[in-house]
Formats: sequence, C-alpha cells, structure tokens
Amino acid sequence: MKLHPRHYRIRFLLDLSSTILVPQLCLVAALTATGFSYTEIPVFSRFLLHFLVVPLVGWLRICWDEYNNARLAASFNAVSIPRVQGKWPGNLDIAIKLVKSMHEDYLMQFFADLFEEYGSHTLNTRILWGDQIISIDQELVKNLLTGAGPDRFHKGYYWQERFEAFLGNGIFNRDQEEWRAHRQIARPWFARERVSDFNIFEKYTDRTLNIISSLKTEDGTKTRAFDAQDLFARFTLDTASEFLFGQTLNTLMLELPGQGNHAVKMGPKGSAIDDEFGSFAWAFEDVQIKISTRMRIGNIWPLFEFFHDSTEKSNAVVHDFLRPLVDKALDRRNRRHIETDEEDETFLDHLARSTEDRDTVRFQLLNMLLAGRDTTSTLLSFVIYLLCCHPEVTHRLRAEILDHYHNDGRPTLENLKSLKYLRAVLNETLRLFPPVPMNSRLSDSPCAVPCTPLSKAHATNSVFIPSNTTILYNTFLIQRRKDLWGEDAEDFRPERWLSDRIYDADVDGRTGEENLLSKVIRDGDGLERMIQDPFIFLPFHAGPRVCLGQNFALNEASYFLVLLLQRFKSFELAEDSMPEGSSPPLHWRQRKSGRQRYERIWPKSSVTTFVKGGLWVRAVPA
Ligand code: HEM
Repeated sequence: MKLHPRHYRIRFLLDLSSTILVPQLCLVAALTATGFSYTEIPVFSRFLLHFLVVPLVGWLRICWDEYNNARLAASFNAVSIPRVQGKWPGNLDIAIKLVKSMHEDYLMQFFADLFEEYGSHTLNTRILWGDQIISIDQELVKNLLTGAGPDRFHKGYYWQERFEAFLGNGIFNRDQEEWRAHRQIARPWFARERVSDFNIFEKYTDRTLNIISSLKTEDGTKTRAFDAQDLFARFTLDTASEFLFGQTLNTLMLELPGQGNHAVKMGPKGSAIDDEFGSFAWAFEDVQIKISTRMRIGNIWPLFEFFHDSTEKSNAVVHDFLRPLVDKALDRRNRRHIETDEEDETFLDHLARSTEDRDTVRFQLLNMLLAGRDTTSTLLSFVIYLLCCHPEVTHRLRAEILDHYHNDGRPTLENLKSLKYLRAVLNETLRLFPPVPMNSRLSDSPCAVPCTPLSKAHATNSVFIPSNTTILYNTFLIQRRKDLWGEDAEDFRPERWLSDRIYDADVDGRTGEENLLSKVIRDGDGLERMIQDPFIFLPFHAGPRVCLGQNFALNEASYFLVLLLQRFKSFELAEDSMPEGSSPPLHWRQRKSGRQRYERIWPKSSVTTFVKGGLWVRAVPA
C-alpha cells in the first residue's frame, strides 16, 4: 500500500507497530507452537517476556538484514559501505553529536570529521540501526543522478512527508510521473528567450541599488551598515514574482531591518523585521529550519510532531500571504476568458492553463519562489562576503566590468559572456558556498552503485545500497575536497576558473613560456579538473532533475553585479552591526585546518545555505 505523504502519522504508527506488535505476535505463536499454555505463565514472567521479545526480535531482524545484505552485496560483486561505530547502542551518541555540531560547529564539520576519521568518502551512519548513507564520492553521486540512477533513486516518500505541508505537490516534492508532468509544464518557461529578457533584472537592480545609495553617510564616503542578505532576498523575490506572476511582491519598497525605529533582531536565518512582509519572510524561513530539523532527526521525526505539526503556523502565514495573489490572478484571468498571447504569458497564466486546482497552482508557485528567492540571494550574499574579504578580487572584477561597460553601460546576454572574471567569481563562490549544500535520494530496490574504490584495499568499485535507504550526498564537501581541487581547495581563488593562460613575458625576468609553465598549475587548474570530471562541481545538480533556473539565476546575478560594481567600488564587512550571537564562535579559530579558522561570518544551512544573522556590510561609492 502506498501512503500519501500527508499521512506521516499513519506511516509512523505502522513502523512502530511492526517494531512492537509483530514481536508480540511472534511470541504468542512461538509459545503456542511449543505447547506452552499462555495463561499458565505467571503474570510477571509474561510481562517480562513481552518486554524482552521486542529487542530480541529487533536483534534477529538486524542479523537477518545483515546476512541478507552481505549475500546480496556479494551477488552484485559490490562492497558493503563502512559503518560508523558509535559508543552507544543504535549510534545514539553519533546522533547527539550531529545535532550539537549543527548548532556549534562550522557548516558540515561533523560530516567532514567523520569522513576523515574513517578514511572513506562514503559511510553508513546506522543511527537507530537503520541504514543511512552519507557520501562525498563524486562518482557515486554521478551514478545516482544520471544514467540508470534516476530510475532507481528518487526523492522518495520520507523526503515528501517532511515537505508536504510546505511544498505540497510542487515540482520539488514529487517523483516519477507527477514530477515529469510538472517539469514538462515548467520547462518551456525557462527557454533561452524568456530568461534572457533583462528588463525585469534592470528594474529591480535599479531599485536595489537606489536603496543602497540612499544609505550613504553625510560625508558620502560609504553607506551605513545594511543586511545585504535580506536586501538580496527582496531583490530576488521581487524579480522572481514579476517573472512568475507578472506582478511583483514589491518587498523592496518596504522598510529594511535596522531602519526606522525597528531594532535589528535575529530571525530564523538572518535578520528580521516586524511588518507584513517580515512575518512572511520569518515564516518562510522558519518552515525551512523546522524541515531541516526533521531531516536531522531521521524517520522517527513524527514522534516529536505526533499531535502538532511544528510547521503549521508558519505554513499558514506563507500560504495566506500568497493566496490572495494567486486568487486575484486566476479570477482576473477567468473573468476575461482570454487566451493570453504567448508573448505576454506569465508562469501563472501558463499554470492556469494546465490546471483548475488553486492549491496546485499555489504550491507550484511556492516551489518556484523558494527556488527563485533563496538560492540566487545566497549566491549574491556570498559573492559580496568574499569580495569584502578579498579587495584584490573586487578590484580586478570591477576593472573588467568598467572595461566592458564603463560607468553606465548596460549588459546584454551576448556581451555578458565575455566577462570571464565575473563568471570565475560566480563559479568560485558556488564552489565554496553552494546554495543547496546537501541533497538526498532514496533507493527503491537493492542495488550496486559504481563509485571510486572505498580504499586501496578494495579491488571492486561498486558499493551495495540496500532497498529503501536514504543517501545524503554533500556537494558542499565534494566541492572542497583537496584531492579533487588541489591543496588550496578551501581558498577563494577565482583564477582557478580562468582558461586563457597568457602571461607577461617580463615577470620575474623569466620568459613567457617559463611563466606559463609555473602558472599552469595554478590558473585554470580548477576548470581543467572540472572538464576532466564535471561531477566535482554540482551547484545546480545534474541529470534529469538539473536546475531549471540555472541560466535565469546566472543572468540575474551577473546583471546585478555589473551594475553594483559600476556604482560601488568596494565593500566592507560591518561586524559591529551583526546581531548578537551571529559572529563565528572563538573555538573555530583553534582548528588546525579549514576555513573556519579565518571565516568572518557564520555559514549555516537549512534547505539552502545562509549567513547566520544576515550579511552586514557597508558599501563604498565609486
Ligand atoms: C544560484 C541559484 C540556484 C542554484 C544554486 C540552484 C540549485 C538547484 C539545485 C541543486 C536543484 C536540484 C534540487 C533537487 O533535485 O533536489 C535545483 C532544482 C530546481 N531549480 Fe534551481 N537553483 C538556483 C536558482 C533557481 C532559480 C532562480 C529558479 C527559478 C526561478 C530555479 C528553479 C529550479 C527548479 C524548478 C528546480 C526543480 C527541478 C526538478 O526537480 O526537476 N532554480 N536548483
């Protein structure tokens, strides 16, 4: 029987009853079969038997699964994935450390430490005796996402039940036929001609830059501190809503955190503000945080939400905010009874033509808003953060932009392509801080998946994955692996993405060729590594579920950055303005390696990556 994802409580009860009731039935059957009269057993002994039979049957099941999996693995000529060996039963200590680390440590540090400790790129956490695979093996990820992978690995039921109230039957939350139908409806919307219409980008970029300019101090040398993460989220939301609804949510027109009489306060992710949009943004982020908590707890999450869905309140705020917009647009369309000219059609019109169901339309739009708002604003926020830390990159990037467009030229799709350094900065930011840092798939049957050999001792290069098993693959860590990206993998070096190696012949008195050779290892090395194995760089995913908005996002971010750097020559982190509790903890500095030793913000993730407390910066006008 296939349950609907909204029935997570029933799924949980069924799991629970198979853990508790089935052993009781086995006990009664065993007693009957061996001729014992159940009623003649003293009450205390009966109670004890019923109590002990649960762990006993659990243990037998584990033994059977292990035997069966080993047998299947051998038949597939695949190796079993190494298990994390915790100190407490069911690896509960590992689960506790994981939750603690999420609150205190650098992003993904816990996983990075586990991979290092076990010397393997793929591990089975076995929390509460259940298989859960974590991987930073690019070959394994390739085989999950492409080739035969998508037929065997799906987002799956457990993913869907966690997101159901928020994303409903939207594109992110469905598999197979339903997903295919959504993808078919959405795909034409992201065709080249549509995503290269820069008029929308221009309108909202100008608005955003005017806001930043209005924050100039009296002497005009720089602006007051502002939360760039919040501002960019408004920019991407207004842009995406116009692109999708044909009408903007106009959030750039509202007050910003830290302005007026409002004190800056910490929201679920960044800074927050108390107005209607502030409540929507708070709820939108709160739902994502709560869903991430469900992910960390694993499949027993309904135990903690049995009587109360923790996302209910925030979901209601999000949907109430969007409902009138969707209703208005659909009613307007129905009243007019017109078939909008394809040229002027919005994604909303496009959806309305495919279904009459308002909930479906609202969920589809919400899925797109989530995709359109948080990912691109994360990219822009981390670009600005890295520019703050690397003035030399800002300088070079600005020089490239001014060289092409002077102080006021406007980019077009064609000429944006020649901004090689801008693209390198975007790629390098996406490599170090991918907006979607971790993702998962669920296996639908036992199988062997090709991967890089687990260790030198393993001759075979396939791992065995049992049926109904979640695989969490971590793009954040893959994109920082030193063996894939070089010793400086954790450093921000856009030059690794530059392909042309033409150097000044006079540098250091060496010939051009010598200079070329000495720099070959550095400049362009990342690009070369990526060309050799594209799966070491996956910010937009790969395979049939590759990001539909990739070109839209890159065009939007590029356009915005060109105009931003025409108007502002540099950026400074405003550490003095960060809300309390959002600065990186001091104990990070004591680590022997890794970016956390020198990171100046606290990167975190829920569904997407973000800067805890917001990215507080000052801009220096040109
Ligand atoms: C820097 C910006 C972006 C990044 C890094 C990004 C990344 C991703 C990733 C990793 C996925 C795969 C998710 C999964 O399978 O679980 C995805 C899917 C998707 N993205 Fe993006 N995205 C970005 C911007 C956008 C924008 C602006 C839009 C639309 C306005 C968009 C629309 C979509 C859609 C519709 C999917 C679902 C594809 C499917 O399941 O078939 N994305 N994106």
